[in-house]
Amino acid sequence: MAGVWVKLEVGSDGVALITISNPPVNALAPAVIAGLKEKYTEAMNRSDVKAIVLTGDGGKFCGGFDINVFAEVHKTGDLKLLPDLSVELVMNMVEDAKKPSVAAIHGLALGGGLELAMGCHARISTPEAQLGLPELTLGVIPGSGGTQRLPRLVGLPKALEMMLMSKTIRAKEGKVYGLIDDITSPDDLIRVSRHWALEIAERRKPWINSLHRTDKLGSLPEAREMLKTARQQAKKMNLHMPQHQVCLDAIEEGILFGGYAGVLKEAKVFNELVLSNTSRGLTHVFLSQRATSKVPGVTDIGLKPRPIKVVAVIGGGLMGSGISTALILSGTHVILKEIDSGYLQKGLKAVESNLQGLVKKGSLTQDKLKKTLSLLKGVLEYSELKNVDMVIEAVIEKVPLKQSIFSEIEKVCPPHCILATNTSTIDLNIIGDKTNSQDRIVGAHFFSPAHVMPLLEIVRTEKTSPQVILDLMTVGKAIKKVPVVVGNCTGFAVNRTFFPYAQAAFMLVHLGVDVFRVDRVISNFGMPMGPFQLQDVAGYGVALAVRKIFASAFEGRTFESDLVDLMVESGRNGKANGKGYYLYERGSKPKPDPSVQAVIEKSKRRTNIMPGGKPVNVSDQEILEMILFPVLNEACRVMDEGVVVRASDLDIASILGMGFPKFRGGLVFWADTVGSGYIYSRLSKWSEEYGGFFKPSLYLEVRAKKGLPLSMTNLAPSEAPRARL
Ligand SMILES: C[C@H](O)CC(=O)SCCNC(=O)CCNC(=O)[C@H](O)C(C)(C)COP(=O)(O)OP(=O)(O)OC[C@H]1O[C@@H](n2cnc3c(N)ncnc32)[C@H](O)[C@@H]1OP(=O)(O)O
Repeated sequence: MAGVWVKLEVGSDGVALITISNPPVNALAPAVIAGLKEKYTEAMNRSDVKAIVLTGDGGKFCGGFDINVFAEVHKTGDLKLLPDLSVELVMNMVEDAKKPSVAAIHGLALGGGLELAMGCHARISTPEAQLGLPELTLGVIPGSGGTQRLPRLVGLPKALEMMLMSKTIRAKEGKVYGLIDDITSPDDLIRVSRHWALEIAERRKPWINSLHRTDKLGSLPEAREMLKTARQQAKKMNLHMPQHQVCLDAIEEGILFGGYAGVLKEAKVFNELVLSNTSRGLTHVFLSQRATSKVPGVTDIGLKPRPIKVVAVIGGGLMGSGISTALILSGTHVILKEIDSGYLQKGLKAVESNLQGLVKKGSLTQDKLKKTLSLLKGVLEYSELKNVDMVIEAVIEKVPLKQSIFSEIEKVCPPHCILATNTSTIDLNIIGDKTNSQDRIVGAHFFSPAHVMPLLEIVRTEKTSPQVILDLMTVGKAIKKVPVVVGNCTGFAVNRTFFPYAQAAFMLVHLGVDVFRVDRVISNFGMPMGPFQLQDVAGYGVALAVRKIFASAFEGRTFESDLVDLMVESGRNGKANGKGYYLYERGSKPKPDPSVQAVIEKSKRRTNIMPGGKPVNVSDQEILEMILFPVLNEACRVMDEGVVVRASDLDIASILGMGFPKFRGGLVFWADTVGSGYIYSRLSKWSEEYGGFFKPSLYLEVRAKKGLPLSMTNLAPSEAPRARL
């Protein structure tokens, strides 16, 4: 019986089984919490109940507090929407009750789910259950006593690791550390848990209230030292986010003044954090990432994904080898096709070295590497592709070459085979122009390195069939990517939106701003690195290849600089040859190279755009805005043209494809914290000073003038008199 309910069943043994149901993860929605309170009251009042076993329906214990309620609080600012889980339920009704509770855990116990289980007097688990307190990933801290009970159950070092790094553990590890009391098979879970509950009630097993324990906390000086080190590490790793330090504050309070004081402090700071920008941003990201799997006209029309067992990858270069790596890692057979044995060997070796990299990092065993590699086969002839379910073409960005490959694969591959291209810029209709298979042509745009980067842009044309899109989404998920379905245009969603990013950085340098200052400002904002270091790392080839494509597609709003050409002329290839804007030496951090100034000066003389020949005087804030607002402006056009299904898809794509800071909620979400009016006014001013590159789009102008958010993609006709709807 699916649905939202809490059930109480009393057995002849005198154990009340309380089961919660709220598919798919039994999240603690307000109705579930109310149901739990009601059933606990009933269990306490009934004379035939000696003990309680608490469990979840559908093979899962509980995935934590209902995250949708956080979103509701963010929308309304109303903290009263948060029910009192911590004191009223976990502490008063469960832990301090006169009858003992045992948590019967299967599937998962995360966040509030694990906190509820820790309020019980014992925890019995199936071996596979995932246990953790991942609240910090949502910008909050454990808010139902987790900051107090976890250290008391597993000791401070393990608790700090699990909370600060949002690390989940399996039941076996949980048992070693004392979080789990016994492990049993799923079939025996309820029986064993009932037995434990009765044993506790009859005092044959200890009746333990975790909050009152101190035996695992260590001495005060030890705890202080550990918290101090944790604070320093958290500060270094989470510069922009408050929740790590706040979590440590709550833990410290409990160590100094006892578990109850800790619970009260935790509740207070939890409520403050829920309203923080970080929590707003991270909650938005959690829900938006899940929303990407809902594509109208694709996932809501009753289609079932077809099995994709064998995939051919054409081209064994950087992208092709990365894509092959990702596919074989998830158990898919891959046929890698190259043009001659030299290239083929290189491609196969590249896949192997990608896997070796994972072995070095400890995420793959040597044995698994062998098994994984056995799924890869190299071929030189198209005739070898006659039994594949999908082809992913990943050759260089040349239209005639891609067109001839698509004609070949159309001839040889079976009629159900999906014909995908990994192009990052070329129009899919042009690639498939010489075929009669437009309905099965689709873009599978991976980001480099393809076996590491999480984003997969799935590009559809007006003709791509929903079945093909659904199949590719399913493959994307199987290889642990986040697929985002986008429309067909130059650069698709991510490269199109971010083309002004590098160009604005060039413009600032040509206006006299220091390259390293630009990079500093951008990385201080939270991007993994600045635009110039990014060019060094990505290689200048990409920048040179796409420059012309963008200039012709986005005429009148591009900025042309020959700086990259001059860099290459002067023997700089970026990280590839150790010399770019920065110097790269093995084992040390990139160092700014002062000698690059000569190259920059030469390029600046050629464009000669500094007003009055003098460098412009700009603040760090202006640098940030002059780089990111043109990106937002292009994002507006992307939304206006319907390239993305919803604004939040662009948030996810910007985070996963470009490293836009997650805690800011993604590009458009961040823009709406800044305000459309302000963005419009700045771009208008710069467009007067510096030209069309900054000219605000109509989509932005309409929203700015009405004071509406940029994420509002569909406006009523009366609100959008001149913009497209
Ligand atoms: C007071 C407390 O301290 C505060 C809290 O408890 S905050 C919440 C703490 N819990 C978490 O952070 C867990 C969040 N959830 C997850 O990490 C993952 O969803 C999971 C590991 C449970 C399952 O992952 P996976 O199997 O890949 O499925 P996933 O697509 O993520 O989730 C399935 C559905 O459950 C929903 N869901 C998962 N956890 C949820 C939660 N805590 N609240 C509401 N919905 C949740 C997802 O939104 C998704 O919905 P959809 O079907 O409409 O898209």
